[in-house]
Amino acid sequence: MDSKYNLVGGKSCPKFPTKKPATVVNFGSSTKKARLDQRPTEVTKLGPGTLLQQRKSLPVYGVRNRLISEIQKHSTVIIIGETGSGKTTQIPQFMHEVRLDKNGIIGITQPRRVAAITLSQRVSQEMNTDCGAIVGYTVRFEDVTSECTKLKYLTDGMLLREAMLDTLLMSYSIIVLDEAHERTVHTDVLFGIVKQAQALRDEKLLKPLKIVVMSATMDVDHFSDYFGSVPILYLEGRQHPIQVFHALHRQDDYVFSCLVTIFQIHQDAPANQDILVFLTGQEEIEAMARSIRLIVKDLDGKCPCLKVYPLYSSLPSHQQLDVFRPTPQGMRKVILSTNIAETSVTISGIKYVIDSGMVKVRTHHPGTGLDVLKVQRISQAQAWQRTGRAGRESSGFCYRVYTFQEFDAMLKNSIPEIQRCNLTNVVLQLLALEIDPLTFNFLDKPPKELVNGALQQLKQLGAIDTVEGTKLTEMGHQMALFPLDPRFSKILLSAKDYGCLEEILSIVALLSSESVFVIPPSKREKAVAAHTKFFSSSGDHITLLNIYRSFSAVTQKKQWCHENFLNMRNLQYASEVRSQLAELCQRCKMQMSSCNQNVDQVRKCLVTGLFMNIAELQRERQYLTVESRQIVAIHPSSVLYSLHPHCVLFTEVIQTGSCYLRQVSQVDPEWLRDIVPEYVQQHRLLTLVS
Ligand SMILES: Nc1ncnc2c1ncn2[C@@H]1O[C@H](COP(=O)(O)OP(=O)(O)OP(=O)(O)O)[C@@H](O)[C@H]1O
Repeated sequence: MDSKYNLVGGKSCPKFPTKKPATVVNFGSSTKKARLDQRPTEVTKLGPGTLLQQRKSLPVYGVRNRLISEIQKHSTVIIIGETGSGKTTQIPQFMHEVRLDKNGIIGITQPRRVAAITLSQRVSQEMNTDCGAIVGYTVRFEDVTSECTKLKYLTDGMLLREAMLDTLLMSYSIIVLDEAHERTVHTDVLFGIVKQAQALRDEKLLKPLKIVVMSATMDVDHFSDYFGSVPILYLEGRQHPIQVFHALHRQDDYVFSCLVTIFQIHQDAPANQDILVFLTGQEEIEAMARSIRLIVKDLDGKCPCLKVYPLYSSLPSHQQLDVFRPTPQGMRKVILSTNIAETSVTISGIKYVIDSGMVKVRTHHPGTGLDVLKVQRISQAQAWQRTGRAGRESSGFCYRVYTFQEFDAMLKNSIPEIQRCNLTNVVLQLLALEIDPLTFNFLDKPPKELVNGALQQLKQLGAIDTVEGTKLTEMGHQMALFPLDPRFSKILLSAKDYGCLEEILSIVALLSSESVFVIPPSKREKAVAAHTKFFSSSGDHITLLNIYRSFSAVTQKKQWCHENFLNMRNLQYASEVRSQLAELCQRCKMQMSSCNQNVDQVRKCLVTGLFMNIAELQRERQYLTVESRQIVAIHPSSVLYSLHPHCVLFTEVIQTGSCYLRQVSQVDPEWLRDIVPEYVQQHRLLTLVS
C-alpha cells in the first residue's frame, strides 16, 4: 500500500448506496511518530510451520530463561510487552514447564469472556491437549476446567467471585492479572484482593502466592509502587511489523470513512487477507453490515467474495466465536467489531485493521442514578491495542480514519472504569469479603459519591442495615452468592414470598441472555406477527415468560423456534442459566413454587428489586423516572410502546441521544405502597398522591 492513498476514485470505484457522495480519505504513514516504528522490531518471516516453530519465533521466547528466573526470584513482578509479543499465551506455559504450578494452579485473568475462551483454546492447541484438560477456562455460567487443569484462563469477574468463597485463593499458586492497563473495575479490585491474599498467606506461613501483572502500556510505575516497588520487566519487540496510516484530513463521518476504506482495501488486496474494523455499537455495526452486503452485490464478482461478520458483546457466544474461524480459500472476511476485539485476541487472517477512533462508553451518574452510553474518542492506549490486532500471523496494516493531530490530542490512557461505573455489585462483593469499601486499599480510589451511591442502593435492597454499615444482612450474604446484578438477586430471593420462583427463574435467566427475538429485515412483518402471539399487555417481562413457557413445552424446539422467529440457541442458553440459578436457590434452601396463571405475583416480585426503576406517565409517551426525575420514553421494542400505561417498572435506561426505558412492565402504584412503603414515603409518586 502507498503511504498516500486515494481511497475512492480508482477505476473500479464501487457505488455506495448512501445519500452522500463518495468522499476521499487520504492516508499518510506516520513513520516517525508511530510508537511501533520507533522501536527496533524483530521481524521473523513465518512460513506455515508448526505451532512450536511459531511459538519459538515470538519475542518472548528469546528471553524465556531470564523471564522465568526473574519470576522465580520475586513474589510479584510487572511485565510490559507490546501487543503480540507472546505474553498471554507463552508466559503461563513457561511457568508450567518449570513446574511453578506444582502447588496450585496458574490463573490468568482476562477482561472479556471471548478472550478467556479463545486464549485457552489456543494454548490447549499449542500444548496439544483438549481444552478443559491441562488448560481450561471459566467465564460466567460456563466452566471448562477439570481436576487436572493447571492453566486456567478466567474473566476477572470470575476470579473475584472465587475470592468470595476463599479470600486466600488457596487453589492458586500464581495469579496473572493480564491486560492490567485496561483498568476494568474487576481487575482494579483484584489488585487489592490478591495483594491481601499474598500478605495473609505469608503471615500465616501458608504456601506463597505469586503475582504477575501484565500490561501493554509503559506507564506501570503506578502498579509497581502499589506492590512496594516490585521489578518491572520489559519485553522488547513484536513478531511482525505493522504499518500505521492516519487520515491526512479530518473526517466528518467516521462510519462512512471506514466503509470507504474497507472497499479500497477490498479492491486491491488478495483474497484471504481479512479486515477488522473497530466501530462503536450494535446498531452502527448492523447498519454497516447491511451497506457492505448491498455494495458487494454491485461489485459483480470483480473482487474476492466478501463475507461480513458482526462482533459485539450481546451477540450469542457461538456467533462471536464463528469470527475466529479461518476464512475459506478465495474469500475475505470483514469483521465489524466493538472494542470487545480490542485486547488479547488474535483473529486468524486479519491483515488490515481499520480504526474509527471511537468507542461507546457506559458511565454512571451517581446524582441521577442513570447509566449513560456515550460515543467518544478512544485513548492512545486503545488505538495501539487496536493496531496490535493486525500483524499477528504476518505483517499487517492499520488505517486510522483520524489524523495524526487528532491522535496526538487523545488521552494517553482511558479513564479507569472504577472512576465512572456503577459500583453496587463490586461493593456487595467487597462486603461479602468483609472488606470496607470506604477504606479498601484500591489502586486508585473511586469517587466517594460512587461508593456512597452503591451503599445507598444496597441498603434500599436490604443487603445492609445502614448506609455507613459494612456488615451484610442475611439477605445481603445470600444476594452475594448469585452472579447477578444485586437487584436481580433480590428478586430471585423474594420469589419464595410470592410463590413464583419457577417464573422468576425463567425471567431472570432470559434477562441474563441475549435477545431471543429474531427479526430479519426482509421478513420483519412476519416476524413481528409471530412474536405478537406471546405479547402480554402487562409488559415485556410476562411476554418473556410466555415465550419461555411455550419453549419448554414443545418437543420440536428447532422447528418451533424457526416458525416463531425466536433464537433457539439463546433460549437454550437461558435454560442452562436457569438450571444454574435454580441450583443456587436450592443452596439457599428455597422451595420451588409456581404461581401458574396468577402472574401479577411475578410483577409484584419484580418490584422488590426494581422499585428504584419506576417511571410515571407525564403526557403523551413521556415518562418521568421516580428516583432520578429524568424525562424518558418507552423503547420502541417494548410491547408497551403504544399502550402508555400510567406507572411502569423498567429493567434499564439507555441514553443514546434520548433516554429510553427497556424491558418494561406495567405496575399498580398500590403495590409499591405495600412492598416498599419507606421508599414510597421518601419519593413522591404522583399517581399515589392523586
Ligand atoms: N488463536 C490464535 N490463532 C493464531 N495465532 C495465535 C492465536 N493466539 C495467539 N496466536 C499467536 O501468538 C501471538 C502472541 O499472542 P499473545 O496473545 O500471547 O500476545 P500478547 O503479547 O499477549 O499480546 P496482546 O496483549 O495483544 O494479546 C500472536 O501474535 C499470534 O501470532
